[in-house]
Amino acid sequence: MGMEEKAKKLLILYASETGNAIDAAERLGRQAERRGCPVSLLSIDDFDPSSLPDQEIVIFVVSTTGQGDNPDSIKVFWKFLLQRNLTQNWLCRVSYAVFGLGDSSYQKYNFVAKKLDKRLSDLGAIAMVERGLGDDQHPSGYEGALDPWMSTLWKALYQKDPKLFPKGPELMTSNMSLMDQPKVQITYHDVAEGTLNFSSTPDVKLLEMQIESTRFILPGKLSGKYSPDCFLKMVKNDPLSKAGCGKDVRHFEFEAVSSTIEYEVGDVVHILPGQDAAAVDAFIKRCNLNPESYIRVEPKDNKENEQSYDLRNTLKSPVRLKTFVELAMDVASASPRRYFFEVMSYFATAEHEKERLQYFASPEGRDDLYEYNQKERRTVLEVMKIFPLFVLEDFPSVQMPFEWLVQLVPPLKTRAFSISSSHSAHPNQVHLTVSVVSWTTPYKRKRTGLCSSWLAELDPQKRVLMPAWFQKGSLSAPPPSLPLILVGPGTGCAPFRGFVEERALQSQSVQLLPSFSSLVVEMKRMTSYTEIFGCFIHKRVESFLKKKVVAFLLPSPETSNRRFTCSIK
Ligand SMILES: Cc1cc2nc3c(=O)[nH]c(=O)nc-3n(C[C@H](O)[C@H](O)[C@H](O)COP(=O)(O)O)c2cc1C
Repeated sequence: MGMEEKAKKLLILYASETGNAIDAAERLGRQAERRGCPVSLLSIDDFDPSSLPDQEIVIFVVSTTGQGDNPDSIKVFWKFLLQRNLTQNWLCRVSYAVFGLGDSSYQKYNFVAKKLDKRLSDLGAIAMVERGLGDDQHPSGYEGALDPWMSTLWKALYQKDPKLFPKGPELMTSNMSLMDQPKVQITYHDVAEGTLNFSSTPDVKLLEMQIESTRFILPGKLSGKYSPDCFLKMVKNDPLSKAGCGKDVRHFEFEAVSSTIEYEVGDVVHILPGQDAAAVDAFIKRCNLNPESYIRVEPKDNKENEQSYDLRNTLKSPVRLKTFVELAMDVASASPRRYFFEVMSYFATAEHEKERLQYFASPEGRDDLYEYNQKERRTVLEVMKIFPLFVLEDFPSVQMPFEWLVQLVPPLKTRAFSISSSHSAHPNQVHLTVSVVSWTTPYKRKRTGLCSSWLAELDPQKRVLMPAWFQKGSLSAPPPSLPLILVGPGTGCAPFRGFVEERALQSQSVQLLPSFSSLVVEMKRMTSYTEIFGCFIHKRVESFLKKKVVAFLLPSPETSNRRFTCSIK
């Protein structure tokens, strides 16, 4: 070891609900590293908020979810920051920058970034640059704001401490030998060795182990536990909407397998969707891999996360390659990120291919890439067809190692649904009211939502096990003493079905009105309808009323009211 001073690390903390803020934070981290500045990149829940005053510089990348809500991972940090005993100069030695990810079509646009910025400043921290606000509505998504914000940030950081960027804030290495390295390493095992561990394990337990191992290794950190709370099996799949009405709304019933479930009305269940088997096979074939081989995926640098090292050791059992792709890599629904194209460009050995891919990855090509890729919701498989990685057509020189694909193919994410049943009314069951998502892209390609269309096609007779995680919902059950008026648009009213079921169980009379229009006419004339009716009106309902969007216990206008409510007597 030399005697040089250990290089200072730039601390980047992110809070993400669905992964975009992780991508943005990773992009920031890579850009800093390419300028010679080492980085410490952490999910904000892995950072001890009491040590914030000891940090010289912190970069925050945070998204907004719900209706102006915090992502789960920032909740503890935010609660700590709100403590009254923190003084106005608690953070006086800290310089910071905030980049937010949001969508300006929401009323509380980038609310989390804005309130974090204000609170940090109120506690004495110094903003190095004005906060950046990424907007889904921008022609190139949040990246439209991120690129210029980063340029300003590098200059500000250099001004604050030139040692951070030894060769200046503009320097970018073009030396191929200094290219980023994949963050994971893969060891291949032969089939006999892989199956040895599992041969006597029951199927549910085996699936649980596989899910835990595969999801643990996913790049970045999404909110949620690795191991599912339970496995669900579908027992009913009934259409609620009339055939040919242009909408497909379903009533699903599931039963818990092998363990009991617990939830309250208004809670949310997250489901890991299955992927199309043909798509998974096509992907593996294109990668020239053996689907039956067993792989062990490990992070390259264990030192960064010493606290989870033990756990990681216990999760090192090999997983069948096909199972890994099925459970962890979204090959047929999510669009690859910009970095995917950048890395592809490194693996193109033919100059014209490299140029085209580099253009897509550059600030000049950003809008074209967004048009082609994200807006069209191209999938990894489609991109690979157009930019074949292994087939000798347009880009015969590109060959992407599986390590890179594991890191860069978007992770398969769980999908959240409001529960539409009462656990007391249906012990060990959970019901969902789901609208099957479909839309047409700007180039008139038909797209469907991965999870809702997968659920709609499931046959209750077949024993398909789906991993599920339960989460407290933002709608709490209304107090039993108050009358209940429920108003909600579309399937947004799904949890109301659970509320009504619960009321019916408490032997209270439940009157289902066929129409709500007379009440609405009244309400439009009132300023404070809560008082006048003296009844419980949920906050969410209130905001719907303000927008004058009303429906009464109807998933959609085409849905039969009778069918939707028939289980409630
Ligand atoms: C369910 C949902 C709720 C959202 N609510 C808001 C919101 O209230 N305000 C806002 O500015 N953006 C909102 N957004 C947009 C997200 O902040 C934006 O898509 C962001 O890129 C997500 O980043 P993440 O993947 O890191 O969570 C919402 C997005 C979703 C899917």
